[in-house]
Amino acid sequence: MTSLSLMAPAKLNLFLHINAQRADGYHELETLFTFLEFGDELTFSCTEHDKVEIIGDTGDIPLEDNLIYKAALALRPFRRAETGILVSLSKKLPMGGGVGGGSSDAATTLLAINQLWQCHLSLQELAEIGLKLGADVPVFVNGKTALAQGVGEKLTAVKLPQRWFCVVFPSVHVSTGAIFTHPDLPRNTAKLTSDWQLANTSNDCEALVKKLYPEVEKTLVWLLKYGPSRMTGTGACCFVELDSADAAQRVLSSLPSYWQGFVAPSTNISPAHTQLDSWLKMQK
Ligand SMILES: C[C@@](CO)(OP(=O)(O)O)[C@H](O)COP(=O)(O)OP(=O)(O)OC[C@H]1O[C@@H](n2ccc(N)nc2=O)[C@H](O)[C@@H]1O
Ligand SMILES: Nc1ncnc2c1ncn2[C@@H]1O[C@H](COP(=O)(O)OP(=O)(O)O)[C@@H](O)[C@H]1O
Repeated sequence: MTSLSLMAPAKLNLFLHINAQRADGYHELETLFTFLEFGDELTFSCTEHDKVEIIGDTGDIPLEDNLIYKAALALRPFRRAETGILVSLSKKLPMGGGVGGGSSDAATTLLAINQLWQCHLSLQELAEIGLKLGADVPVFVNGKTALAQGVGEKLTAVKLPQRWFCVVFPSVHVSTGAIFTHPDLPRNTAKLTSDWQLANTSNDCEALVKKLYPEVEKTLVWLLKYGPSRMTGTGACCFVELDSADAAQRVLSSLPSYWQGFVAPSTNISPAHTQLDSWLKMQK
């Protein structure tokens, strides 16, 4: 039985600016995505029956709503073999936490099944399929640290120095849709010129989320004692940027027990891509 194990890494939005709202309600953004060497773990195995199955940490998400299932179905028209797929999911990322776990699971599924079903689709084609599943799927499919514009689909790869992060999940769930439809969300930040330093940018969702969810504000106040800190995406996870693994580990070890967190270094290439390249080399 052919199988393939790949990570679905977390992402951070190092900043997130909202420039405008489009006629269809979606927002024009500028956001800097980086990947972390930490994420969900997925194993894909070809099966003889013609089904898409997911086992493991599926939580309370019905099969048909799982982005892994949706991604697999989207590739079905392209498969060259009449095989099904069994996906074993080990979930490490909080769902709906702003670290992109669902989108990353979808992208990793597209990358893996493209190989196992011999669909022969390019990254560009997979990213276009992925965009229909969620605004963040294309960046995970492309797998490079990137400045994203448009609704997140116009990507410019950038190289950033590796940094360490401690990411904290404040145990509250923030609905992306609710933030983007809130009247108090700022929507008119000027487009970037050139300076992308953390100090000169912001997350335009942060003030509103802090107001609606005091636990997020409390988390940021706590993290700011250790270094430059910010919320990722539409929350609720927040991160602090640090110089070393030791410094990040020290923050994690003093984390109050009512919050969860993890530490990881950033990487310019998604671990899903690094692992897929190694697997492809082994197949030769
Ligand atoms: C804004 C980001 C930044 O990373 O937030 P997080 O989800 O990571 O927190 C993402 O692009 C989100 O991507 P994703 O979570 O895939 O969003 P989608 O499912 O495509 O959209 C959820 C809802 O968010 C709103 N939405 C999303 C993206 C966008 N550029 N403009 C929007 O207005 C829409 O109301 C949409 O119905
Ligand atoms: N495999 C999956 N993992 C996580 N969330 C999923 C998955 N499939 C569907 N979802 C749904 O997608 C939503 C957004 O997930 P996620 O990408 O983790 O959030 P965010 O974009 O805020 O980081 C979740 O609230 C969940 O209901």
